[in-house]
Amino acid sequence: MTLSILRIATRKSALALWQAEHVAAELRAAHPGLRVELVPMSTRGDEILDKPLATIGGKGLFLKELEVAMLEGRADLAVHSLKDVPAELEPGFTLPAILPRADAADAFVSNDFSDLAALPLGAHVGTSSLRRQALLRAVRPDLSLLDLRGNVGTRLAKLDAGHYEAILLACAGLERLGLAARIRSRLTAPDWLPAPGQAAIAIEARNDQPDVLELLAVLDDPDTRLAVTAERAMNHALGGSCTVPVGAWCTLTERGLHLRGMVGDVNSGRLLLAEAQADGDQAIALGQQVAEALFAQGADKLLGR
Ligand SMILES: NCc1[nH]cc(CCC(=O)O)c1CC(=O)O
Repeated sequence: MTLSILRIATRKSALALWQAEHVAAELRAAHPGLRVELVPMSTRGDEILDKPLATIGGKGLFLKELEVAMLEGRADLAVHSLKDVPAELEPGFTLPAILPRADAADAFVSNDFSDLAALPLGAHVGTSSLRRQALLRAVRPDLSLLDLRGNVGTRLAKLDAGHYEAILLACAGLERLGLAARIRSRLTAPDWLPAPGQAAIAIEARNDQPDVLELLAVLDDPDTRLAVTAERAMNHALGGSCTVPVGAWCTLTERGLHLRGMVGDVNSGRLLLAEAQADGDQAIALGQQVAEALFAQGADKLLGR
Protein backbone atom coordinates (compact mmCIF):
# COMPACT_ATOMS: atom_id res chain seq x y z
CA MET A 1 0.00 0.00 0.00
CA THR A 2 1.34 3.43 -0.85
CA LEU A 3 0.62 6.29 1.51
CA SER A 4 -1.66 9.02 0.17
CA ILE A 5 -1.46 11.54 3.04
CA LEU A 6 1.13 12.79 5.53
CA ARG A 7 0.08 14.80 8.59
CA ILE A 8 2.69 17.12 10.09
CA ALA A 9 2.55 17.84 13.82
CA THR A 10 3.80 21.36 14.49
CA ARG A 11 3.88 24.01 17.17
CA LYS A 12 1.74 27.07 16.50
CA SER A 13 4.33 29.84 16.63
CA ALA A 14 4.86 31.76 13.40
CA LEU A 15 8.35 30.27 13.04
CA ALA A 16 7.18 26.69 13.67
CA LEU A 17 4.33 27.11 11.19
CA TRP A 18 6.70 28.56 8.57
CA GLN A 19 9.03 25.59 9.02
CA ALA A 20 6.20 23.06 8.84
CA GLU A 21 4.78 24.75 5.71
CA HIS A 22 8.26 24.69 4.19
CA VAL A 23 8.56 20.95 4.81
CA ALA A 24 5.04 20.41 3.47
CA ALA A 25 5.91 22.25 0.25
CA GLU A 26 9.13 20.25 -0.16
CA LEU A 27 7.26 16.98 0.39
CA ARG A 28 4.56 17.90 -2.14
CA ALA A 29 7.26 18.81 -4.68
CA ALA A 30 9.15 15.56 -4.07
CA HIS A 31 6.03 13.38 -4.17
CA PRO A 32 3.45 14.69 -6.66
CA GLY A 33 -0.04 13.52 -5.71
CA LEU A 34 0.78 13.16 -2.02
CA ARG A 35 -1.53 15.09 0.32
CA VAL A 36 0.32 16.89 3.10
CA GLU A 37 -1.52 18.59 5.97
CA LEU A 38 -0.50 20.45 9.12
CA VAL A 39 -1.71 19.49 12.59
CA PRO A 40 -0.88 22.53 14.77
CA MET A 41 -0.65 22.07 18.57
CA SER A 42 0.68 23.70 21.72
CA THR A 43 3.61 22.37 23.80
CA ARG A 44 4.74 22.91 27.39
CA GLY A 45 7.64 25.03 26.12
CA ASP A 46 5.11 27.36 24.48
CA GLU A 47 2.76 27.55 27.46
CA ILE A 48 5.22 28.33 30.26
CA LEU A 49 6.35 31.81 29.24
CA ASP A 50 7.10 33.40 32.60
CA LYS A 51 10.26 31.40 33.38
CA PRO A 52 13.64 31.05 31.66
CA LEU A 53 13.73 27.76 29.75
CA ALA A 54 16.77 26.66 31.74
CA THR A 55 14.73 26.64 34.97
CA ILE A 56 11.65 24.81 33.68
CA GLY A 57 13.70 21.64 33.34
CA GLY A 58 13.10 18.54 31.31
CA LYS A 59 14.60 18.01 27.91
CA GLY A 60 12.49 18.23 24.79
CA LEU A 61 10.05 20.79 26.18
CA PHE A 62 8.94 21.60 22.67
CA LEU A 63 8.68 17.97 21.51
CA LYS A 64 6.56 15.94 23.91
CA GLU A 65 3.06 16.82 22.68
CA LEU A 66 4.11 16.35 19.06
CA GLU A 67 5.52 12.90 19.88
CA VAL A 68 2.31 11.91 21.66
CA ALA A 69 0.36 12.91 18.54
CA MET A 70 2.57 10.60 16.45
CA LEU A 71 2.22 7.73 18.95
CA GLU A 72 -1.57 8.12 18.94
CA GLY A 73 -1.67 8.15 15.14
CA ARG A 74 -2.90 11.77 14.87
CA ALA A 75 0.24 12.76 12.95
CA ASP A 76 2.90 11.00 10.88
CA LEU A 77 5.82 13.35 11.38
CA ALA A 78 6.86 16.40 13.35
CA VAL A 79 8.96 19.34 12.23
CA HIS A 80 11.40 20.92 14.69
CA SER A 81 14.19 23.44 14.90
CA LEU A 82 17.06 21.01 15.41
CA LYS A 83 18.53 23.11 18.19
CA ASP A 84 15.40 22.42 20.27
CA VAL A 85 15.77 18.65 19.77
CA PRO A 86 17.60 16.90 22.66
CA ALA A 87 20.80 15.06 21.71
CA GLU A 88 19.06 11.82 22.64
CA LEU A 89 15.60 11.21 21.18
CA GLU A 90 12.79 9.42 22.98
CA PRO A 91 12.86 5.66 22.25
CA GLY A 92 10.90 4.76 19.12
CA PHE A 93 11.68 7.99 17.28
CA THR A 94 14.22 8.90 14.64
CA LEU A 95 15.22 11.89 12.49
CA PRO A 96 14.78 10.63 8.90
CA ALA A 97 15.64 14.02 7.40
CA ILE A 98 17.70 17.05 8.34
CA LEU A 99 17.19 19.89 5.86
CA PRO A 100 19.99 22.07 4.43
CA ARG A 101 21.18 24.48 7.05
CA ALA A 102 20.30 28.19 6.83
CA ASP A 103 22.29 31.08 8.34
CA ALA A 104 23.55 29.74 11.69
CA ALA A 105 24.73 33.09 13.04
CA ASP A 106 23.11 34.89 15.95
CA ALA A 107 21.63 38.29 15.19
CA PHE A 108 22.27 41.52 17.06
CA VAL A 109 18.93 43.33 16.96
CA SER A 110 18.55 46.92 18.13
CA ASN A 111 16.70 50.06 17.11
CA ASP A 112 19.49 52.45 18.13
CA PHE A 113 22.80 50.62 17.90
CA SER A 114 24.55 48.89 15.03
CA ASP A 115 26.52 46.23 16.89
CA LEU A 116 27.65 45.00 20.30
CA ALA A 117 30.64 47.34 20.40
CA ALA A 118 28.39 50.37 19.86
CA LEU A 119 26.25 49.69 22.95
CA PRO A 120 26.74 52.18 25.79
CA LEU A 121 28.27 51.04 29.07
CA GLY A 122 25.81 48.99 31.12
CA ALA A 123 23.23 48.72 28.34
CA HIS A 124 20.37 46.25 28.81
CA VAL A 125 20.46 43.24 26.52
CA GLY A 126 17.68 40.67 26.41
CA THR A 127 18.30 36.96 25.94
CA SER A 128 17.34 33.90 27.95
CA SER A 129 19.88 31.66 26.24
CA LEU A 130 22.69 30.74 28.64
CA ARG A 131 25.04 30.37 25.68
CA ARG A 132 24.29 33.90 24.48
CA GLN A 133 24.55 35.24 28.04
CA ALA A 134 27.98 33.62 28.56
CA LEU A 135 29.26 34.96 25.23
CA LEU A 136 27.94 38.44 26.03
CA ARG A 137 29.63 38.33 29.46
CA ALA A 138 32.91 37.37 27.79
CA VAL A 139 32.81 40.16 25.21
CA ARG A 140 31.09 42.92 27.22
CA PRO A 141 31.22 42.24 30.98
CA ASP A 142 29.62 45.65 31.67
CA LEU A 143 26.27 44.82 30.05
CA SER A 144 23.14 44.19 32.07
CA LEU A 145 21.65 40.89 30.90
CA LEU A 146 17.89 40.45 31.15
CA ASP A 147 15.65 37.46 30.53
CA LEU A 148 13.63 37.45 27.34
CA ARG A 149 11.32 34.61 26.41
CA GLY A 150 8.45 34.11 24.00
CA ASN A 151 8.35 33.60 20.29
CA VAL A 152 10.28 35.79 17.86
CA GLY A 153 7.44 38.31 17.43
CA THR A 154 6.97 38.71 21.18
CA ARG A 155 10.68 39.29 21.69
CA LEU A 156 10.84 41.95 18.99
CA ALA A 157 7.78 43.67 20.48
CA LYS A 158 9.52 43.81 23.89
CA LEU A 159 12.58 45.36 22.26
CA ASP A 160 10.42 47.92 20.46
CA ALA A 161 8.61 48.72 23.72
CA GLY A 162 11.94 49.94 25.06
CA HIS A 163 12.71 47.24 27.64
CA TYR A 164 16.18 46.65 26.16
CA GLU A 165 18.79 48.51 24.13
CA ALA A 166 19.34 45.30 22.16
CA ILE A 167 18.32 41.65 21.99
CA LEU A 168 19.91 38.59 20.43
CA LEU A 169 18.01 36.17 18.20
CA ALA A 170 18.89 33.52 15.63
CA CYS A 171 19.39 34.93 12.12
CA ALA A 172 17.69 31.86 10.64
CA GLY A 173 14.43 32.50 12.46
CA LEU A 174 14.34 36.18 11.47
CA GLU A 175 15.15 35.38 7.85
CA ARG A 176 12.45 32.69 7.64
CA LEU A 177 9.86 35.13 8.97
CA GLY A 178 10.81 37.82 6.46
CA LEU A 179 12.37 39.90 9.25
CA ALA A 180 15.98 39.95 7.99
CA ALA A 181 15.82 43.77 7.96
CA ARG A 182 15.85 43.65 11.80
CA ILE A 183 19.36 42.13 11.80
CA ARG A 184 21.78 45.00 12.58
CA SER A 185 24.85 42.76 12.65
CA ARG A 186 25.70 39.08 12.67
CA LEU A 187 27.59 37.32 15.46
CA THR A 188 29.67 34.62 13.77
CA ALA A 189 32.20 31.85 14.29
CA PRO A 190 35.00 31.45 15.21
CA ASP A 191 34.55 34.04 17.96
CA TRP A 192 30.83 33.58 18.50
CA LEU A 193 29.49 30.02 18.29
CA PRO A 194 25.87 29.07 17.57
CA ALA A 195 23.93 26.44 19.49
CA PRO A 196 24.48 22.85 18.35
CA GLY A 197 22.21 22.31 15.34
CA GLN A 198 21.17 25.96 15.05
CA ALA A 199 19.53 26.90 11.72
CA ALA A 200 18.83 23.30 10.70
CA ILE A 201 15.26 22.01 10.45
CA ALA A 202 14.75 18.38 11.50
CA ILE A 203 11.95 15.98 10.69
CA GLU A 204 11.07 13.50 13.42
CA ALA A 205 9.04 10.32 12.87
CA ARG A 206 8.35 6.95 14.45
CA ASN A 207 11.03 4.43 13.57
CA ASP A 208 8.43 1.67 13.08
CA GLN A 209 6.83 3.34 10.02
CA PRO A 210 9.05 2.41 7.06
CA ASP A 211 6.63 3.78 4.43
CA VAL A 212 6.64 7.18 6.11
CA LEU A 213 10.42 7.17 6.65
CA GLU A 214 11.00 6.43 2.98
CA LEU A 215 8.91 9.42 1.87
CA LEU A 216 10.74 11.72 4.31
CA ALA A 217 14.31 10.57 3.60
CA VAL A 218 14.41 12.38 0.24
CA LEU A 219 14.56 15.72 2.09
CA ASP A 220 17.76 14.81 3.96
CA ASP A 221 20.87 16.89 3.31
CA PRO A 222 23.89 14.63 4.02
CA ASP A 223 26.37 17.49 4.51
CA THR A 224 24.17 19.24 7.06
CA ARG A 225 23.57 15.91 8.81
CA LEU A 226 27.31 15.30 9.13
CA ALA A 227 27.99 18.72 10.62
CA VAL A 228 25.14 18.66 13.11
CA THR A 229 25.91 15.05 14.06
CA ALA A 230 29.36 16.17 15.26
CA GLU A 231 27.88 19.19 17.10
CA ARG A 232 25.17 17.12 18.77
CA ALA A 233 27.62 14.35 19.72
CA MET A 234 29.73 16.99 21.48
CA ASN A 235 26.68 18.37 23.28
CA HIS A 236 25.59 14.87 24.27
CA ALA A 237 29.06 13.98 25.62
CA LEU A 238 28.93 17.18 27.68
CA GLY A 239 25.58 16.03 29.07
CA GLY A 240 23.97 18.97 27.34
CA SER A 241 20.52 20.03 26.34
CA CYS A 242 19.35 23.36 25.00
CA THR A 243 19.63 24.71 28.54
CA VAL A 244 23.40 24.78 29.05
CA PRO A 245 25.92 27.39 27.89
CA VAL A 246 27.31 25.28 25.04
CA GLY A 247 28.18 26.39 21.54
CA ALA A 248 29.35 24.32 18.57
CA TRP A 249 30.14 24.91 14.94
CA CYS A 250 31.17 22.20 12.50
CA THR A 251 32.22 22.89 8.92
CA LEU A 252 33.12 20.58 6.04
CA THR A 253 36.55 21.23 4.55
CA GLU A 254 38.53 19.41 1.83
CA ARG A 255 40.16 17.49 4.66
CA GLY A 256 36.91 16.45 6.31
CA LEU A 257 35.08 17.82 9.33
CA HIS A 258 36.25 20.67 11.49
CA LEU A 259 34.49 21.14 14.84
CA ARG A 260 34.90 24.04 17.24
CA GLY A 261 33.20 23.79 20.62
CA MET A 262 32.63 26.07 23.57
CA VAL A 263 31.46 25.84 27.16
CA GLY A 264 30.82 29.14 28.89
CA ASP A 265 30.15 30.42 32.38
CA VAL A 266 27.26 32.84 32.60
CA ASN A 267 28.50 34.46 35.81
CA SER A 268 32.16 35.03 35.02
CA GLY A 269 32.07 35.14 31.24
CA ARG A 270 34.85 32.59 31.19
CA LEU A 271 34.84 30.60 27.94
CA LEU A 272 36.47 27.24 27.31
CA LEU A 273 37.23 26.56 23.64
CA ALA A 274 38.47 23.49 21.81
CA GLU A 275 38.64 22.34 18.23
CA ALA A 276 39.62 19.29 16.19
CA GLN A 277 39.37 17.77 12.72
CA ALA A 278 38.37 14.31 11.52
CA ASP A 279 37.37 12.39 8.43
CA GLY A 280 33.77 12.65 7.29
CA ASP A 281 32.85 9.23 8.67
CA GLN A 282 34.03 10.15 12.18
CA ALA A 283 31.46 12.80 13.11
CA ILE A 284 30.46 11.24 16.43
CA ALA A 285 34.04 10.50 17.49
CA LEU A 286 34.96 14.09 16.60
CA GLY A 287 32.20 15.45 18.81
CA GLN A 288 33.34 13.23 21.68
CA GLN A 289 36.96 14.29 21.17
CA VAL A 290 36.14 17.99 21.41
CA ALA A 291 33.98 17.32 24.48
CA GLU A 292 36.93 15.49 26.10
CA ALA A 293 39.20 18.45 25.36
CA LEU A 294 36.64 20.76 27.03
CA PHE A 295 36.40 18.45 30.06
CA ALA A 296 40.21 18.50 30.26
CA GLN A 297 39.96 22.29 30.67
CA GLY A 298 37.40 22.00 33.47
CA ALA A 299 34.09 22.03 31.59
CA ASP A 300 32.49 19.86 34.26
CA LYS A 301 32.77 22.70 36.77
CA LEU A 302 31.16 25.23 34.43
CA LEU A 303 28.37 22.78 33.61
CA GLY A 304 27.70 22.38 37.32
CA ARG A 305 28.58 18.73 37.74
N1 LIG B 1 14.75 28.34 21.02
C1 LIG B 1 13.88 29.00 20.08
C2 LIG B 1 14.40 28.85 18.69
N2 LIG B 1 14.59 27.64 18.15
C3 LIG B 1 15.11 27.82 16.89
C4 LIG B 1 15.20 29.18 16.65
C5 LIG B 1 15.73 29.80 15.42
C6 LIG B 1 15.77 28.95 14.17
C7 LIG B 1 16.85 27.92 14.13
O1 LIG B 1 17.85 27.93 14.87
O2 LIG B 1 16.71 27.01 13.28
C8 LIG B 1 14.74 29.85 17.78
C9 LIG B 1 14.61 31.30 17.99
C10 LIG B 1 15.91 32.00 18.33
O3 LIG B 1 16.82 31.41 18.93
O4 LIG B 1 16.01 33.21 18.03
